[in-house]
Amino acid sequence: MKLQLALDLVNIPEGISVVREVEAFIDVVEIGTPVVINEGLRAVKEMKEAFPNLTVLADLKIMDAGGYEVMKASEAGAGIVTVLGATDDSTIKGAVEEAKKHGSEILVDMINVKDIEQRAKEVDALGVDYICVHTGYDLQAAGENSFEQLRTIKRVVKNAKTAVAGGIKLETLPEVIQAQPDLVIVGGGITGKDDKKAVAAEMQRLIKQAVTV
Ligand SMILES: O=C([C@H](O)CO)[C@H](O)[C@H](O)COP(=O)(O)O
Repeated sequence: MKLQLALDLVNIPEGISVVREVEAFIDVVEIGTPVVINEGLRAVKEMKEAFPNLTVLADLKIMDAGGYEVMKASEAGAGIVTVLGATDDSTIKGAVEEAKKHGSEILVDMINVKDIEQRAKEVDALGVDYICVHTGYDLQAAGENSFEQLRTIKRVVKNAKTAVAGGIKLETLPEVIQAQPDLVIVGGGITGKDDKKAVAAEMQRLIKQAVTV
């Protein structure tokens, strides 16, 4: 089980400074969609240059032109690129094919997919690397989370790795870990804390402890 830090509400220097604090405790650093909108793929490139040992995820939430957008993100240094589960199969197939050429991976974000079980089975058959359940900011504000959806994908996904995102905090991490996703994605649960290093360290400890028992 790996820990991904999501950077959403920062610029490039702020993002690099946060990662410097928690580098030892995370496996993947996400350049969040708001950062890509503000800074472009330059943010992916500069993060990869600053932390060559970390995997950088470009949260492009691709909805069309899968092959082209995965090519650009991979060239910038992304090891994982996100595509929306709500899009057409042809977009996901194009993304998977292009990622293979670059040795990068595709994470399908199931945000706002209504029939998670059915779509997860379909997406799993397309050869994607990760299937991620995700409660976005707007639904988090309405008190929702993805823990039940995580149990659903754990039951039906046979090939891809599983991931979960959306409002995960230190207090809710144990419930997430119980469902055994392959990747836990945390943004504000780390970046919103004064002592980011301590929170990330404790999250990593909980994850490692769960993996070894
Ligand atoms: O993908 C995200 C969101 O849609 C904004 O781009 C976040 O990176 C993801 O939700 C994780 O962040 P937190 O919810 O703050 O943990």
